[in-house]
Amino acid sequence: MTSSFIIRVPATSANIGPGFDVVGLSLSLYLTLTVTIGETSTLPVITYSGEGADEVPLDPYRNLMTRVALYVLRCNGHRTFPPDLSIHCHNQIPFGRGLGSSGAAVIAGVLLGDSLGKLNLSRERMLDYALMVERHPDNVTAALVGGFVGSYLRELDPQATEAAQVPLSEVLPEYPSDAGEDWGLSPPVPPLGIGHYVRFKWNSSIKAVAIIPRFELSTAKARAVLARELLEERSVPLPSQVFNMQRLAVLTTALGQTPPDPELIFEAMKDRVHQPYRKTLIPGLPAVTSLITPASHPGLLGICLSGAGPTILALATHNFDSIAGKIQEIFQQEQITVDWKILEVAGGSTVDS
Ligand SMILES: Nc1ncnc2c1ncn2[C@@H]1O[C@H](COP(=O)(O)OP(=O)(O)OP(=O)(O)O)[C@@H](O)[C@H]1O
Ligand SMILES: N[C@@H](CCO)C(=O)O
Repeated sequence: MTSSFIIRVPATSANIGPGFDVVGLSLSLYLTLTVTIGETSTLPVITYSGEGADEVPLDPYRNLMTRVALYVLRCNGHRTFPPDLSIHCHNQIPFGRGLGSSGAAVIAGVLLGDSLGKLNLSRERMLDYALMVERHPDNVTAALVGGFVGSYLRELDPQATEAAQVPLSEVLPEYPSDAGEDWGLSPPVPPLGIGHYVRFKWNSSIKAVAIIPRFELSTAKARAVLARELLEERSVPLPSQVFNMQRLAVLTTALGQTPPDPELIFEAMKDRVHQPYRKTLIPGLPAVTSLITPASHPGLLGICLSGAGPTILALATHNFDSIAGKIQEIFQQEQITVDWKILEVAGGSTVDS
């Protein structure tokens, strides 16, 4: 007899301007997994359709989502996947564009491990597992709980800090495909309560226009620019930090107010901590964030880089076509082709039978 269930995880946009590694917004593009148990095969069979189908590994020991599921299972006393498992993924979230595709895959993996192992993990515990893999909380938290979310990584005691910082290669090892079920060492179990979050109000008249360039930019590469410039030297100038904190404090309330105030939000979505350093990777970014304003395009509330880019996120209440058209025109001048979509703020991840 076969049984099946469906996991659905939304896309996310992190940062929203000044909230680097702090805020995330879930958006109405989805990674959907249809999981069936009872179709005879020894290894899980994975199939994909939609975004990334031509590049994603289908080997369950190489695929990010199933590797995360295996990590969760192994931390909870299950040596491997249950037999006779097949997973079909339909993916609407483009890879490496700043719309949280890896965060969605990580959350899908945690939910898959939880369901297959009948673990009944709480949302907080699920977040711990996700944070052992993707170590900035903004995308994974918004993908799990949905909405406009702020999060931080808790200060843990020294032992827990060490446990939460084990190399990623120990959390998600390269499983030798011929090693059967004997993979040696137990995986590092996450300490309790790595991250905390809160959901902010969101005015439902605000939509997110995602303008998506047709090139990929890996988060690792977009963070490496920052690492060189800032993170390793810990040299974010204090005035830039204050600039961002002032704006973030206002933004988290301003996006929930009725009616939304374009002047307040446009200024509150500016950033001096990450976007200036990423402009070398995204031609057109400075022009997009400076030439289009609520005065030139009524309905526009604010513009920022989505996550690590290259997608641009414009928040607006109306006039979506003309805002997207102008951003498309700026990218065209840089010989970059874009696609664009009007997205709603989504609910959190779901598992349904
Ligand atoms: N559904 C998926 N299944 C398996 N692997 C995935 C899936 N989605 C994304 N990935 C992996 O994650 C990589 C993209 O992650 P990356 O962090 O670079 O970008 P992103 O998450 O799309 O953008 P951002 O973090 O800026 O929002 C893909 O190249 C792929 O290896
Ligand atoms: N806060 C992260 C999000 C990546 O999706 C960054 O900007 O690098």
